Amino acid sequence: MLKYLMFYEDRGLEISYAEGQYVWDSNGLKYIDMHTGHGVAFLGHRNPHVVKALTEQLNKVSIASTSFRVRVREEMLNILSKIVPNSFEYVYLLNSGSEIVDFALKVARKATGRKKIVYFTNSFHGRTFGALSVTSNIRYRRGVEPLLQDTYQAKFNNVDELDKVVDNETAAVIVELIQGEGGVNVASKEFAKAVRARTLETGSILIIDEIQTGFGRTGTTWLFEQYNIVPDILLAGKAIGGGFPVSVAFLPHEIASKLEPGTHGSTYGGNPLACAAVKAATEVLIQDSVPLKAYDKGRELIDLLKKELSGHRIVREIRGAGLMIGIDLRIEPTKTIKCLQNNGLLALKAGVTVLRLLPPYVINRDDIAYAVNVIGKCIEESSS
Ligand SMILES: Cc1ncc(COP(=O)(O)O)c(C=O)c1O
Repeated sequence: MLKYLMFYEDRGLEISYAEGQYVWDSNGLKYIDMHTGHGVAFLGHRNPHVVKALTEQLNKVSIASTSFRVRVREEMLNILSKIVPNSFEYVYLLNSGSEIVDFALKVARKATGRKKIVYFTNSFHGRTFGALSVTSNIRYRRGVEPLLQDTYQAKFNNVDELDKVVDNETAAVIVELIQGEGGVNVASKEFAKAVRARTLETGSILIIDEIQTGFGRTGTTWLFEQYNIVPDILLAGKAIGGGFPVSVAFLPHEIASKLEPGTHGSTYGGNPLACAAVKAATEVLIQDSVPLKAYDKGRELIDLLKKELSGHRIVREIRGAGLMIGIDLRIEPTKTIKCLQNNGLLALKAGVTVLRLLPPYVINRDDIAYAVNVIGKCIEESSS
């Protein structure tokens, strides 16, 4: 019997059914899902509109290289153009977040003719060689180096350092405006503005990785909107496929025009199923005012959490935006996460001490009240 190679800890749970904001285990026990497969099921598990679109597409044409035109790709482009600024004229699809990060790094070097890439402390951009080269966590890098050359780590939220690190030889700066994996660390307005200003000054490409923050989760379609900046390359993943594995890069003409055939390619990238999923997910995003709902429900969740937990001896801070929330503890959160699971709530860890909540936008008032109650109880239990 083969064994699955495990890199994540086994949570001791077999999920046998999922719908909306809930999953059920093989014993029929129900859980509120704030793990959502690392944030993927933001539109709810098996979102009916996405499932319908995928089923219809499966029954029409499920695979065709991008050498061939398929109508669903055109339809996807049409609707995607409604959710990004006009400066983006091109879209490229791959299959995972790490792949689209690698692609963006390649594009930045190719388009600028420069080599240097700047990333930040506590960043997470994925685990392929390229993405790992701009991911700060030493634990993920150890034993597989050397990674990409000419990558430089700067301090997140440190404005003063930017002028020194980002220079006229910098091809790209890659940043998450809220660092997900790294601890739900929120970029300051000042820092984001300074990163944008310095990249413009030096002719470097600003890549904003919204694989976790984007597609409505943080209360606006894109988090960069809240900072009044626009990146040169925007990366999306996770939620944008409504559960289907797909990642998306948005690029302006100025960058796309510097790329030639053969610069990149992918067997699966941009396949009709992925296009159908992205199209349907975007329809849901627009028609159901997903960002607004994420904003309102996130406000309610964070307010109640603050009421329940503020001043608790092991709670350092509660932070985030919309439905991307981190509860920074004075302890490692594994025990708390286990307790939550035993009480019907799935959550995940971020950084070293942060309990991370990535609920779907379909979460309701009762779910929120239940979750806050259980979180309070489990934090109390973990602190004794
Ligand atoms: C901000 C960010 N970038 C990139 C990735 C990598 O995505 P994937 O796991 O789909 O390769 C992740 C995954 O957690 C992420 O949160």
